[in-house]
Amino acid sequence: MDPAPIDKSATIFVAGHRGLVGSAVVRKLKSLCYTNLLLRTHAELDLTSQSSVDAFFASHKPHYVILAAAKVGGIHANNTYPADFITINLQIQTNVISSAFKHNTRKLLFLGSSCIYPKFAPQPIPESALLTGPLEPTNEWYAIAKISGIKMCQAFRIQHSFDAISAMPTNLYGPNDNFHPENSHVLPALLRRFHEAKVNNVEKVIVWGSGMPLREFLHVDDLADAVVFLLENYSDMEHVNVGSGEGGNH
Ligand SMILES: NC(=O)C1=CN([C@@H]2O[C@H](COP(=O)(O)OP(=O)(O)OC[C@H]3O[C@@H](n4cnc5c(N)ncnc54)[C@H](OP(=O)(O)O)[C@@H]3O)[C@@H](O)[C@H]2O)C=CC1
Ligand SMILES: C[C@H]1O[C@H](OP(=O)(O)OP(=O)(O)OC[C@H]2O[C@@H](n3cnc4c(=O)[nH]c(N)nc43)[C@H](O)[C@@H]2O)[C@@H](O)[C@@H](O)C1=O
Repeated sequence: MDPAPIDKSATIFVAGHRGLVGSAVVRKLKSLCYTNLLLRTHAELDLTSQSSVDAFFASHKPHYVILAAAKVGGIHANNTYPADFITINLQIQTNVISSAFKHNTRKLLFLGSSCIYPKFAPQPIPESALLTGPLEPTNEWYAIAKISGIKMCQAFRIQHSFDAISAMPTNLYGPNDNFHPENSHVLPALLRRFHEAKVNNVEKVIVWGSGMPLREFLHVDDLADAVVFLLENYSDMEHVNVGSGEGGNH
């Protein structure tokens, strides 16, 4: 299916617009002169609340939705709060995808993650590796939610011809990242730790794990370019990898 061109004045709801990804997507959309961005903080609209989300969509009827709101964290957070990671992510994505369809959103882009792929997927990871083997146990709860998001987009496309697409980024970095000492992803965690070590004249920095895992890092502005490109140009069943997604190898 060829997507219809997007009017620059179309209403685009960027869910999670203050986060690492959402803020980069907003910068990109503004640079392309999209004028009608619909933005809500977590405090203004709790996306885990089905009634609030549905009322929001009924009232604003966004033409396009980029779903960059999620419960996100690094390996420690995923391993420590599995119930939060599976429940909150399932709630957010189910509410937003269902309400977008119900209130005639023209197109929705769902953001997943490279951790949806099996722990020992071939490298670089092809989309066809999805559901071919066991997940990395530390983040399988989050991964299961993200896989459900892809499948929900596909199911709504099959049953209702709803134009819902999914993009799976590799590990990201950039402005508005989370630099929490325990709960962040590896790159912001290491940036913080090395910065603090330098400022405090500390000789040694402890890095978690064996040092063997491989990751590919993508600047979030490059992801935002891809997200807007996909919104403007891609409408199909298959989910798309952004970055080659070097996973596994824990
Ligand atoms: N960071 C990474 O390395 C990667 C991220 N991704 C994916 O990209 C997407 C965005 O991640 P990222 O930008 O890093 O995450 P952040 O934690 O930086 O931002 C998440 C955003 O979600 C919002 N949010 C969280 N919970 C709720 C809620 N219940 N209701 C409303 N808003 C909520 C937050 O709002 P507020 O600011 O108001 O609190 C925040 O703006 C996620 O789907 C993630 O899985 C995929 C691969 C790698
Ligand atoms: C994109 C993807 O990002 C996450 O997956 P991850 O890449 O496995 O997680 P991570 O960034 O936390 O770690 C990468 C590797 O790095 C090692 N490591 C060393 N030292 C630190 C450290 O200080 N902090 C962290 N977090 N990791 C460290 C760490 O032990 C691990 O082997 C998922 O949570 C999931 O949310 C997701 O979608």
